[in-house]
Amino acid sequence: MILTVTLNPSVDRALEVDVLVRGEVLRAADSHIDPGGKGVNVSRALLANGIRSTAVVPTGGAEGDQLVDLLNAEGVDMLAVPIAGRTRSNITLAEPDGTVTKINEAGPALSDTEFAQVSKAVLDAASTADWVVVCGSLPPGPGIAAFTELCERLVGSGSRLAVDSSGAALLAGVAAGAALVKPNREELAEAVGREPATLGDVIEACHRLRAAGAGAVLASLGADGAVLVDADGVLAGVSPVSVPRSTVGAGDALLAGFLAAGARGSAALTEGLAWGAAAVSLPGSRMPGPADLDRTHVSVTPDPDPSRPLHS
Ligand SMILES: Nc1ncnc2c1ncn2[C@@H]1O[C@H](COP(=O)(O)OP(=O)(O)OP(=O)(O)O)[C@@H](O)[C@H]1O
Ligand SMILES: O=P(O)(O)OC[C@@]1(O)O[C@H](CO)[C@@H](O)[C@@H]1O
Repeated sequence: MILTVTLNPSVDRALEVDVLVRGEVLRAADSHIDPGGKGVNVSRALLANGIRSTAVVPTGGAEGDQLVDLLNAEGVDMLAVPIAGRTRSNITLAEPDGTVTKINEAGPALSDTEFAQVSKAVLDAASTADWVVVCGSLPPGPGIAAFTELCERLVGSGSRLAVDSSGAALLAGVAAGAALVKPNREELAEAVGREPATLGDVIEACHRLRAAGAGAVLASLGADGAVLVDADGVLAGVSPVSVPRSTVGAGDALLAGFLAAGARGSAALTEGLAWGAAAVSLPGSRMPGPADLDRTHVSVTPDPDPSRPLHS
């Protein structure tokens, strides 16, 4: 069982507009509502492919109830921890050429007591989990020290921890000794203080995160694919998508596919890239199922050319 933890989940509203014009009343051609947040999406992708997971989510207010209803409707197994604040709604404005504009709320503050209750739910369930996957932004309230303590307790009690977050939370996961971290290009740049221009820059940044404590680094690079640096070496891969529809949740699908396939080596990177590419081809934050996956366009290489420039 894979345990996902989304400390700041959301109800995701995607509105399809012909063209985004500031200052105008725009009429949506279509709209979708999905349960959201990065760990929630990892659970949804795993479920769509028949893999068991449990999603831990703090929930509150009418949107919290809606999130629980949406997760129940999809059949996602969850541990919902009640909180006083209102779960956030995040907005996606999607244009026909695949451009997405996202507006994410900060989310409800968690009190110390609420964070302790969420942590207890996570630590209790972690003992039977193959992976504990902590994803997304930190809500206001607990602060980085409390998050660091949760990561340290998970690693200390023998859990295999994966962290997909940004800024101080990503670095806290690295320092705690997470078995896996999944930064995207911007998160990697922020973590090492340098914008990567080539694959070699990405690989060097991944090595730095490993030296700082992470077991493996899966760096997602948008249309440039992904790089895996772990104890076995370096792998890089791409999976071209001819008509991108929505990149929202693509990183979550990549991570889910990588974990589903064993989180190691070329087969796992191939699977992650196939899931990521499939997510990009679907509207909103829809997660791909087996019928959406096409592994034939994925290519993975060991020891890739470090001078390859990044485009996306
Ligand atoms: N334009 C694209 N064309 C092909 N594949 C893409 C494209 N964008 C994303 N992908 C695939 O999805 C994966 C994840 O994308 P990205 O690096 O944008 O993740 P992310 O920023 O974490 O996304 P999110 O936070 O929305 O889940 C990439 O590694 C790649 O496999
Ligand atoms: O604000 P965060 O926590 O960084 O990201 C939240 C979010 O943008 O991530 C998911 C896509 O990866 C969406 O479902 C959700 O709205």
